[in-house]
Amino acid sequence: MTQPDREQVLSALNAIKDPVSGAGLSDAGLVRGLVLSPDRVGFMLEVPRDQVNLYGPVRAEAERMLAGLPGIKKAQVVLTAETEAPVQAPKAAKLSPQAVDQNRPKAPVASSRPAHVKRVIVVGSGKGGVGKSTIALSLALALKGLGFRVGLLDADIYGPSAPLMLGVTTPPAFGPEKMMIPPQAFGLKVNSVGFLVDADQAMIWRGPMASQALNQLLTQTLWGTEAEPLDVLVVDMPPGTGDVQLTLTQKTMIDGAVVVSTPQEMALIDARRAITLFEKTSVKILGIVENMAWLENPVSGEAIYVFGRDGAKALAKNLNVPFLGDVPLDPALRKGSDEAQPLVALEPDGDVAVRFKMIAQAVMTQLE
Ligand SMILES: Nc1ncnc2c1ncn2[C@@H]1O[C@H](COP(=O)(O)OP(=O)(O)OP(=O)(O)O)[C@@H](O)[C@H]1O
Repeated sequence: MTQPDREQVLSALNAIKDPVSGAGLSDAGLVRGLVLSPDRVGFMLEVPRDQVNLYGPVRAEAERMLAGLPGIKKAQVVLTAETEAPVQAPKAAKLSPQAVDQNRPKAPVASSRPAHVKRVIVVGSGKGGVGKSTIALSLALALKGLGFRVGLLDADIYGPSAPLMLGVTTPPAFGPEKMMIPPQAFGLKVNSVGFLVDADQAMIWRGPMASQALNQLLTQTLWGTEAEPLDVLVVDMPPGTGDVQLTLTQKTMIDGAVVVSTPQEMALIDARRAITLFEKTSVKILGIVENMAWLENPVSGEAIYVFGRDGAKALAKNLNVPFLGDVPLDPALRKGSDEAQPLVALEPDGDVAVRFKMIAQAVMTQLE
C-alpha cells in the first residue's frame, strides 16, 4: 500500500488544532523534523515546558490520526519538553572485592551502581559491526537533546571508539578519592576503556581483568554529583555474549538494555542471543533498534534494502519485545563518526537526529 508523502501528512496534521493559537498543527509551526520511512511516520512537537500538559492530548490525537493513514503501521510523536526524569536517590558506589572472580557460577544479583546516576542503560548487540557504538553515541546525544544530563561509557574492550567518534583525546583526570573526572564532548560526559589502555592490550585481557576494568570505569568515574546527578548513563557494551558481558550485567544494576541489529539473518540470530543473555540476568529489554535498515537511492529516493527488510522488526514482534525504531544506512552518519562530528549533534533537526530523538523518547517511555 502506498503511504502518504510529506505534504499529505502535513496537511492531515492541520486537521488537529493547536490549543494555544487555534491554527492547524502544521500551520502553527509545531510540526518539526517530520520523518517518513516504510510503514512509519513521526515528528517532534516542540512546546514550551510550561505548556506541556496542554499538549499531551494533542500528541496522542496526532499519533492516533497518523496511525490511521493508509500505508502507515506505526506513528510516533515526540513531545520534546515533557522529559524531565523523576528524581531517584543515588546509591553509594562501592567496588566489590569479588568483582574479578568469574570462575564459579553466581546468582545474578547486581550490586554495583555508579553514584549519582539515576539510570544505567546498556546498548548491546550479539554481533560486531552492526553499528552498536554509532547507535549508543547517537542515542546518548538524542537523550541530551531531550534535555537530560547524559553520560556515555564506552565499554567496548574489543574496539573502543567513543574517543575517536567524539574527538576526545585527553583521558580523564583524577579527582578526590581517585575518582576519574570524565572529559566532556558535545554535552556528554564520556569515559572509555580506550582511555585506560591501549586497544590492542585490552583485546587480550582475560575476562576477569576486563570485567574489573569495566567495573572501575562504571563506579569510579564522577558521572554526577548530589546537586547535579546524571539522568542517564548509556553504556556501549562489547559485542557478543561472553563472560565479560555476562559479568557486567550481573554485577551492575542496569535499568534496561537496547539491542541493536541489522535486518540480516546472521545479525538477528546473534541479537536473539543477546536478548537471551539480558533476560537470563534479569535485565529489562527496552527494545530493539534496526540499524542500516535501508539505503536511500540518491537519484530516485527509493529505499534499497541492502541487508534485507524488516528483520529486526519481525524479531521484536516474535520475541514480544518493543521495537524502538529504525535507522537508515546513511553515509553522513558514517562520515560524522569518522570525523568526530556526530551527525545527531551537528544536525539536530535532520532526519537521522529526529529518528534518534524518537528512539530516545521510546527508551525513556520503557524506563518509566
Ligand atoms: N546507520 C549507519 N549508516 C552509515 N554508517 C553506519 C551506520 N551505522 C554504523 N555505521 C558505520 O559502520 C561502522 C561500524 O559501526 P560501529 O563501530 O558503530 O559498529 P559496532 O557494532 O559498534 O562495531 P564493533 O562491534 O566493531 O564495536 C562504522 O564505520 C560506522 O560509522
